[in-house]
Amino acid sequence: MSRTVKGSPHASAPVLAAYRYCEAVTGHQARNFAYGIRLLPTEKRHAMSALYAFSRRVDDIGDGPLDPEAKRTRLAETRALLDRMRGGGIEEDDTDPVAVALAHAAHRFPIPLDALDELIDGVLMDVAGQTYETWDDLKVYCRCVAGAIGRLSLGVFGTAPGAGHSEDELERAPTYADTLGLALQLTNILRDVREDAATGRTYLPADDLAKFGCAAAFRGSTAPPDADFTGLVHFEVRRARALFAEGFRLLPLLDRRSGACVSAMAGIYRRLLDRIARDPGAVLRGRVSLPGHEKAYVAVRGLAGLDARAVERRGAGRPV
Ligand SMILES: CC(C)=CCC/C(C)=C/CC/C(C)=C/COP(=O)(O)OP(=O)(O)O
Repeated sequence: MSRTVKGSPHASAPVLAAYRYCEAVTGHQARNFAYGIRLLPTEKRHAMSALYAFSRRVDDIGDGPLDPEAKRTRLAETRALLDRMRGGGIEEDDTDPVAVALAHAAHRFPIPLDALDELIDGVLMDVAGQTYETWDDLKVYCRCVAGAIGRLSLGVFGTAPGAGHSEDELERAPTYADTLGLALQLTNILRDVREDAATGRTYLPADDLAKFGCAAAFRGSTAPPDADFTGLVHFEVRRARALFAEGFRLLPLLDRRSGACVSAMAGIYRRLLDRIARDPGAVLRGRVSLPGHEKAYVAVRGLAGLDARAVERRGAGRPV
């Protein structure tokens, strides 16, 4: 007889198998975020892997080969799955391991599942081919596809009261998590400007593009001839650095292992941003990435408590 997924602290064999599936997805696909997720204790690592696998699925629908109508249908099905999850209707022997794992994780941790609807809303903006006039417009999209992930992750991490933080500061934790998501997404947009242009997508705000003479669409690896592409990138880098600085205020509010996870996830992206700032043209030549040993180094520093705020302090006063 099949049983609905409940929040038993001793996960049953089917639930454990579902988590193993999500961990395999995370290990194979999360080229940057896996470094942080691995630093968590088992239960939180399982829950973050379930969140990653679900979010990956939503993202892959948006980026995949289906036509827009078929994408909308798949996204509506995914939303219906979330509704079923909220209603406690996922069975342990469901054929979808991601649903089983996430349903269990949502019983174990106060994960705000509604934020996954925001993620779907954001991917629907992509499917509609939306472009953004201003940073305020782009922020709405970034909140959906990345801020939401920050707030969902915080549900798993929890805050660590009792370390001298005021109630007010603890209440700001979801806002900091959201802001860190924006920092990561803006960095991701800068890194992927070439790939996105090749598929006809422009995320950077139209008024910023105009300000730096980049309003004509990028074509694959070229910016318009008289564009100040370097100026544009430096402008966005400054914006992203300010978001990182604000978002890193989350770190002292977390327990040590959760802080290490966030330090690694965000620290890797923060270094990616520094690379882009040093050589803006690199994003037009290919995908900027950190070597594996550097990602591992950032993760180890996070675990040692030498968190990403140190990068922030070193960065203060740096040009750009
Ligand atoms: C508090 C907290 C944890 C905040 C951070 C929230 C977070 C992880 C947002 C994700 C945003 C982002 C850039 C996703 C890209 O994923 P991808 O799989 O496409 O990335 P990749 O291309 O770099 O592998």
